[in-house]
Amino acid sequence: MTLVAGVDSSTQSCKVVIVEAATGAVVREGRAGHPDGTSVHPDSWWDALREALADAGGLADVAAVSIGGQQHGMVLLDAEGRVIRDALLWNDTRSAAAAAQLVSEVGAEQYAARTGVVPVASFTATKLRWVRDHEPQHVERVAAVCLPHDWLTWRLRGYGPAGAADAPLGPDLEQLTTDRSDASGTAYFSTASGEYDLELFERALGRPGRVARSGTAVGSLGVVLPRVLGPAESAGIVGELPRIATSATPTIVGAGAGDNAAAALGLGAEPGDVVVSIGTSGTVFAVSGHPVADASGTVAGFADAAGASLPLVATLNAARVLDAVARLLGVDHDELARLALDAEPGAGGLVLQPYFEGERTPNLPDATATLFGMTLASTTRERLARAAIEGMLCALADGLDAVTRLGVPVERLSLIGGAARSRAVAGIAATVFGLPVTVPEPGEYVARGAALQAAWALSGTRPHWDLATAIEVPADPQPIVRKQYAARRP
Ligand SMILES: Nc1ncnc2c1ncn2[C@@H]1O[C@H](COP(=O)(O)OP(=O)(O)O)[C@@H](O)[C@H]1O
Ligand SMILES: O=C(CO)[C@@H](O)[C@H](O)COP(=O)(O)O
Repeated sequence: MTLVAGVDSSTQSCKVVIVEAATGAVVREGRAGHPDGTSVHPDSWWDALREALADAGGLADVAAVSIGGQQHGMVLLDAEGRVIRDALLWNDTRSAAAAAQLVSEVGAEQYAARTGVVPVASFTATKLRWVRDHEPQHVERVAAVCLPHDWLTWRLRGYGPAGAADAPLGPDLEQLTTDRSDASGTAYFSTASGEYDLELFERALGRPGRVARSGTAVGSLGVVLPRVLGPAESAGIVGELPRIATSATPTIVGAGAGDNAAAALGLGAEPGDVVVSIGTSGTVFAVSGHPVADASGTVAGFADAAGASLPLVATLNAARVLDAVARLLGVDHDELARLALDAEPGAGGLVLQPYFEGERTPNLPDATATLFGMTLASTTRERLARAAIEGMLCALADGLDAVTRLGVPVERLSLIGGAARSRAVAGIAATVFGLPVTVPEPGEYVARGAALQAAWALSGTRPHWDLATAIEVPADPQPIVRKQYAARRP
C-alpha cells in the first residue's frame, strides 16, 4: 500500500493526515498547536510541523508529502537563510494604511487587471510596504521573501539558516519554491499569466525582485522570490532531518498550496461548487475556468492548485466569533449549538455585527463588533447564541453574493473548517444562504488536498478520491435574517 501525507499549517494549528495514495482513506493523523497572535516567528510552525509529523507516526513509510498553509503571511529571509523578523500574518491589520497607499499609487482597476486582487491589509505586498515604511533597518537585509507554505517546504527539504543542525543543506535561497495558488495571494503575481509582477513587488518593498533559479551566483542582484511550480511538479525530496523518521527511499515533496486552494482539491470541487470554510478566517470560494478581476476588491481573483482560478471572499471573523460568544456564555460548542437551535431565525431582532478583529470584507480594519437590537425580550442566552452564528454567516452570505455577481455559477454549497463541526451551523447556514448545504464527513480537508497533491506529484496523474457526506440540509430560506443584518450594515 502506497502512503502519501498532507499538511495543513493553518493559523491555529498544524494538522497532518497520512492516507492511502489510491483511495485517500486516512491511515494516521497528527496535530500540534500554533501560538496565538498575528505576528509569529516561523520557527514555531516548523516546531509544530515536526511535532505533528511525529504524532502522525513519521514519514518513514510515506512516498510523498505536500504542505498546504495559511495564505499571505510575510516571511523575510536574509542571505544566511535566517528569518529577519516575525512573520506578519494574513489577519494582521497594521498594514491597512500601506494597502490604501499602494491602491492610490497604482489604482484599483490596474491592480485587479494585473494581479486579480486589490490590496487590503491581508496581502503580502502591503506588509512589505509596511516594513519599508516602519522598519527600514530590515529592508537592505532582505535576501528572499516567501510565504508560510514556501518556507516550510524549503525547511522540510533540509534547507534553512546557515549552521542549523536541522538544515543540513544550508541556506540556498535559490531552492525556494511556491505554487500559483499561494503566489496569487501576494498582490505581486498575475493569476492570469502565472508570472510575478516584479514592478509591483519593487513598488511594495522598494527593492527589485527576481525569481529563484538554481545555479545563480551568490550575491546576484534582486530579492529572491520562490520559483512557481505547476500542480503536479515536485519541489524535491524530504531532507535527512532530526526528529523526522526518513526512509531509505526518498519521500517526494509536492508543490504545496494556499490552504483554501488545497481544500478545493481535497473536496474535488468543480465549477458549480461553492465552498464555505469556517476556521479562523471565513472564506467563500469556487473553482472557476476563468480568472476573475473585481476592481471593488471584494472578490479576490486567486489561482487554484490545479491550473484554474479560485475567486474567493475572506472575512477575518469566523470560528472565533463562536469561541468568544461561547466563552461569554460559559458554555462549550455543543451547548452553544443547543442554545442557538432553541432560538427562532432572526434571534428576536438581536443582530451581531461580528467585527471582533476589525474586518477585511468589508474593508474595515479598525472596526469592532457591535450587538444591535437588545431589548428585555431579545436579550436571552439562546438568542445571543443564534445571533452569533447568524452574524458570522451573514457576512459570508454577502461574500457569496459578490462571487455570484461575477457570474460564477453556484449549484452546491459545502461547509468545512472547525466550526462546520457545530450541530447548529449547517442548519442555520441553510436559512441564511437559502441553499442546500452539504457538510462532508468531519475531516481535515486542507491536509487531504495537500495529500492529493502529493499523490499527484508521485504518479503524475491527478487522483480522484471518493468523498463521504455526513449531513445534507435542504434549503430553508429565512429572509428576515439577512434583512436585519443588512439594516445594520456600516
Ligand atoms: N464544534 C464546534 N463548533 C464551533 N466551532 C468549533 C467546533 N470545533 C472547533 N471549532 C473551532 O474551529 C476553529 C478551528 O478551526 P480550523 O478550521 O482548524 O481553524 P484554522 O484552519 O484557521 O486554524 C477554532 O476556533 C475552534 O474553536
Ligand atoms: O487570508 C485567507 C484567505 O485569503 C485565509 O483563509 C488564510 O489563508 C488563513 O486561513 P485559516 O487558517 O483561517 O484556515
